[in-house]
Amino acid sequence: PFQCVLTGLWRNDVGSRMQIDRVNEDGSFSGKYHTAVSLTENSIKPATLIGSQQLSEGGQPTFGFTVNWKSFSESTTVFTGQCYVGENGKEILQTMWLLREKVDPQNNWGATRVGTNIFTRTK
Ligand SMILES: O=C(CCCC[C@@H]1SC[C@@H]2NC(=O)N[C@@H]21)Nc1ccc([N+](=O)[O-])cc1
Repeated sequence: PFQCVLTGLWRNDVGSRMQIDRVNEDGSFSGKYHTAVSLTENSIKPATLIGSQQLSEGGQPTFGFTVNWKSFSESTTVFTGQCYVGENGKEILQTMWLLREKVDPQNNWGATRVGTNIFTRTK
């Protein structure tokens, strides 16, 4: 059905906002990610996201997307997760992410953080 097509505006549990422009026939999409939090003092700027979602019949699709942060210490986040439709008919995105910062080889061991985020649609 039309639910869990990711086009639209989303907000997560740390207050970040994500705008997904359009989901193409092959499930690919792009948009903008406005993070509410960062690990650097640099001013936060919106970043481009690109990803793809399953469009199979069964609904409640899995998806993934990548955000390359600009103007932060050079870093990249990859999100992966699934869209669920609750009893109240509301969609939520359960996601986990890996945040990789650019480091010298000797610091490679500690350069990747992991976490979770839940997204809901904003009006
Ligand atoms: O700060 C950054 C870039 C912004 C990351 C925001 C993350 S993405 C996963 C989580 N969900 C969100 O909505 N927002 C957070 N990069 C950065 C800066 C400095 C360092 N550092 O270690 O100095 C590492 C990464």
